[in-house]
Amino acid sequence: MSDPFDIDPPLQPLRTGILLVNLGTPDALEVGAIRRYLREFLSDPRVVELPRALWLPILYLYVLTTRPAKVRHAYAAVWTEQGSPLRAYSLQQLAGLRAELARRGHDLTVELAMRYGNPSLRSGLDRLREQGCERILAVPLYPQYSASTTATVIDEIGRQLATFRDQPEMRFIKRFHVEDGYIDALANSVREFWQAHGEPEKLVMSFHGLPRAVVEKGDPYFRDCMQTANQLAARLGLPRERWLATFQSRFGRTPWIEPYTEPTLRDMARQGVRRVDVMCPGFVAECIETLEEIAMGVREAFIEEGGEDLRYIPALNARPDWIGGLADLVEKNIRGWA
Ligand SMILES: C=CC1=C(C)c2cc3[nH]c(cc4nc(cc5[nH]c(cc1n2)c(C)c5CCC(=O)O)C(CCC(=O)O)=C4C)c(C)c3C=C
Ligand SMILES: [Fe+2]
Ligand SMILES: [Fe+2]
Repeated sequence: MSDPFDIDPPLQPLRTGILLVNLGTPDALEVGAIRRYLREFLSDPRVVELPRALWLPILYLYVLTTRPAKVRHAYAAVWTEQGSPLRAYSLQQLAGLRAELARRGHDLTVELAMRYGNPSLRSGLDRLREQGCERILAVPLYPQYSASTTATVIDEIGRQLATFRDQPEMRFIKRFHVEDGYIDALANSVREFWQAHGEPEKLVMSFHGLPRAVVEKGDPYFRDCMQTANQLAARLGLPRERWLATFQSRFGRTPWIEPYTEPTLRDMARQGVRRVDVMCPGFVAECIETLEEIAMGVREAFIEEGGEDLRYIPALNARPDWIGGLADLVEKNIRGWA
């Protein structure tokens, strides 16, 4: 700490830090680590909006005693040498963004944090503070806004800052669901895939689901997803009958937003569709929801119903055009700062 009573304090340019934030994922491929992760994630009232007195007994007595062992198999199917895919790809994005911003001549500090698990939001804010950042742009890596993802990142940053005496200035990116850098990178990824492997009959854009009741109460997530889907289809020049948007990863028994991904693909196969491609534009980094649920599970379901092939188009991960799009987004949002 500099001398708080210095009577001739030096004027220094204020340093800007960028905090990339994703959901988080278990630290290890072990039931205990998966349980710790699910406990933190599913205890968040922004994620499960049921009254605590009702939800916590279900969470502790049922979900946390049965689900960790079940999803361990899903994680085992996609685990990498760098750990969980979500962490591995997020670290690649961090390295890519640092390099790209430096290449563009910016002197910025870039760190990665996870809303649940590690590296924690607290550790990310501490690392930025230790490096002298007086200004922080938080970039939740969710293209579409939802209270269950984006808002809870902002909430938690606020709770952490409540313990800082000398707080940094903060800016937050709310969404980037129709930003050119994002839509263009998605469109390029599809075009490249089709150039290499040929075009399917239909393209399915599968987004993470959300309880229907949450959208009815005003969460703009469904609308954001549809805007992304429409923009991407337009950018690809796809006629309306060649694409559809669906929702995956339903959790629990209440109705979620529809159409559901797996039942829709089963229906399509039964109705005679032979070749479909599925992409997950809402996930900028590969994770169990894309690699295990879609590329493995939903693919098997489609083939079981008579489909010939379901190909999964990879997430943006560390594609150079996407890292460029992310750098554009950062530049746009630090204007006036650095
Ligand atoms: C229980 C309610 C859940 C809501 C609401 C929800 C919203 C939501 N989630 C994502 C992104 C991801 N979710 C991931 C995994 C995951 N999601 C839930 C539950 C809800 N998600 C659970 C219980 C899990 C863990 C796996 C499982 O037990 O099935 C992941 C991947 C994490 C990983 O480690 O790979 C992502 C990413 C969004 C975008 C979203 C709302 C729009
Ligand atoms: Fe989720
Ligand atoms: Fe899932």
